[in-house]
Formats: sequence, structure tokens, C-alpha cells
Amino acid sequence: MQLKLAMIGFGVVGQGVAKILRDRQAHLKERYGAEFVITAVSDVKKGAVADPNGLDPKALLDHLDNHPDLTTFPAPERGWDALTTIRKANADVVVEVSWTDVKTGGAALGHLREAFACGKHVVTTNKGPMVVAPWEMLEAAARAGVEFRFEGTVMSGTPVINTAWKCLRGCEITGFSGILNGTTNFMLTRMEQGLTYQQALAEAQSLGYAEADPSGDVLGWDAAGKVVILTNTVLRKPLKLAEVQLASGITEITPAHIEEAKKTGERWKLVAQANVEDGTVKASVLAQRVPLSDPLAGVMGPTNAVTFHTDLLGPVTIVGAGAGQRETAFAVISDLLDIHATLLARQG
Ligand SMILES: NC(=O)C1=CN([C@@H]2O[C@H](COP(=O)(O)OP(=O)(O)OC[C@H]3O[C@@H](n4cnc5c(N)ncnc54)[C@H](OP(=O)(O)O)[C@@H]3O)[C@@H](O)[C@H]2O)C=CC1
Ligand SMILES: N[C@@H](CC=O)C(=O)O
Repeated sequence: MQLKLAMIGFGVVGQGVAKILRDRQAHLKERYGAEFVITAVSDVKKGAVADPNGLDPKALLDHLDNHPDLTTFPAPERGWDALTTIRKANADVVVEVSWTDVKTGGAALGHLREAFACGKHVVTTNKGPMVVAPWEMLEAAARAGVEFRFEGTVMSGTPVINTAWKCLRGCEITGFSGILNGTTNFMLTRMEQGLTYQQALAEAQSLGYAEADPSGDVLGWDAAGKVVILTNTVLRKPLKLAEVQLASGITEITPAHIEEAKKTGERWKLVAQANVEDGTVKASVLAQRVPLSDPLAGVMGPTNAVTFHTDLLGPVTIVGAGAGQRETAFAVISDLLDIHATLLARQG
């Protein structure tokens, strides 16, 4: 089955999706019978192009290697903004990979609303809408009778939400704790290896881990947003961003603090958690010194980890990539394959 895609945002993750399609289209077709065709791309600075017959991902990527934007890319339609693209492109699935704003939901909130109103399936890695309006998004998709996947919003392509929803079905999940931000965990690792805070941040940005506005990472808002997503969708308890206890993220941790912790056999980590106690959710994102014997102490670089506390199985820990181009683009491909399989099964 062929699914046509409209890409909203064509930055690190959007181009990562194009790279996987460029390199693996034949494999996806042979192995899963899935053919994903990009029919539109809309990006604020890089411009917008659309072709109902499909845009070659390799040509798009080659063009951006040699030009600052897509304004001279040959295509029958150009210049559509995100909402026009969602309305006019002949896409089956809107892939929303634009900037995240966990405080307001950002433009992405409008993109998802429009996609559902137009009866499009949606895959997103954008945390904003699922932090600000998770229930509205889930209900809008259900009302529209479309598929909605957002695995990449938490721990990039590492299957956290799907594991909780599918593999831990039947267990009561009462809470979780872990490391939910790749940028800050990478920075703490590199600072321990001798880099300054600014050098470590610059490296995280150059590797595509950080948000467009990295203050969201270092102040803990990004991890807090992921706590909100997991609490609403996995614990099934309503929680708002303002209800997550947050201090200053990792902004006050200096190389001297890191050295001090080393001397006592400890390591700084930005620990995110939420627990249901007497029906109430207590959630926090706080920098903490953890002993080296704690499993979280061994989670280094852009790797993240989350432990779900379950009644029947005890603690279940998932460790894997927390950020990165290929890793997050994989989340999109995996979600697209899931939608493809669901639609095929529905056809009978
Ligand atoms: N990078 C990662 O490791 C991960 C990222 N995510 C999430 O995935 C999303 C994409 O991340 P990433 O690709 O790294 O971010 P980038 O900043 O690299 O890319 C986002 C792109 O979206 C474009 N954009 C912003 N607003 C709009 C809009 N209104 N309409 C159309 N395009 C828009 C930007 O345009 P331009 O800059 O050209 O102006 C930019 O090219 C974010 O929401 C992020 O939080 C989730 C997990 C991991
Ligand atoms: N900036 C985020 C990207 C993934 O959500 C992070 O570093 O974890």
C-alpha cells in the first residue's frame, strides 16, 4: 500500500526521514509492502514545494546540500505555508516535525488540529501539542477516525510509549523515573570529560540533539514536557506542565560540582519522575547526585532511560537513544509502518 506524506518542518528530523526513505525505500516495500511517497514539504526558512506525483527524497537532500533553501527546486507547486500544505497536498499522512514549544504548543497545535479536521493521519515527534493538549489531540484523532502516532516525542526512536501501551497491557503502571533529555545527559557526560558548559552545549547543538531554543533543554522544560506526555498517555492521569516540580535544570552545574561528585563516587543526572500516590500525581525534573551503583549513573551521552513501576512485573527499564537525527527519524518510520499495518489490517 502506498501512503503519501506531507512533511511540516524539514530540519534535522525531517531530513532524517528523507534520508531513510532515500536509502531504504526498496527494503520497506519488499519487507512490509509499504511505499511512502513525500508529496509536499513545508518549512519556514527552507521554503515549500509540492508535487502530487511525489518528490524524490534524494533530490530534495542533494538540493539542500547545494542551495540554502528549496526556492529553486523544480516542483509544480511552491510557497505553501504549513496550513495550506495540510489542506491542499494530496497527502494521506501529515508528518509534523517542526519546532517544539512545550509551554504554548506553538504552531504545531494548529497544524495537528487542521490535519485532523482534514481527515489526515498524523505522525509527530513534536512534543508541544501532546504537552499542552494531549486529550484534545487523542480525541480529535479518534473523532476524525484517523490514525495518530507520537512515539518520537519521548526518547526519540526508543519505543517507550508503544512498550507501555502494547507490551505492558494488563499491568498497572504506577509511576516512572529516568533520564528523558538527550542534550543535557550528553552535556553532563562531556563536562565530566573536561569540556566547559558552553563547549558541551555547542557540541550537542552541532550533533542535532538540542531544541531550536536550547534553553528548553538545559532548564529542564523539555524533560518536564516528556513527563507530562508519559503521565497523560501512559499513567492516564491528567498532569499539566506547571504541575511538574522544576528547578534550574542543569544550568547551575559547573565542572567543579562534577569533580566534587566524582570524589564521593557520585555523578550528576537530570532525573525526571512521576508517581501516583493516593490518586494524586507527584512529578519532578531535578538535577541530582546519584551513586555510581545506581543504574542511571551508567546512562551516558545522548542515551536516555526510563523505568516503569508496574504492579505485576515490578520495575521495567527501557534504555536507548534519547535524541539524534537518525534515531528520531526512525521513530517516524516506525510510526508510519504501524499506521500502514493498521490500515492494511482494516482492509482485510
Ligand atoms: N532532534 C532530535 O533529536 C529530536 C527532536 N524532536 C522533536 O522533533 C521536532 C523536529 O526537531 P528537529 O528537526 O531537531 O528541529 P529543527 O529545528 O532542526 O527543525 C525544525 C524545522 O521546522 C521548521 N519550522 C518551524 N516552524 C515551522 C512552521 N510553522 N511551519 C513549517 N516549518 C516550521 C524550521 O524551520 P527553519 O529552521 O528552516 O526556519 C526547521 O527547519 C521538534 O519538535 C523536536 O522537539 C523529538 C525527539 C528528538
Ligand atoms: N532536545 C531533545 C530532543 C529529543 O526530544 C533532547 O535533547 O532530548
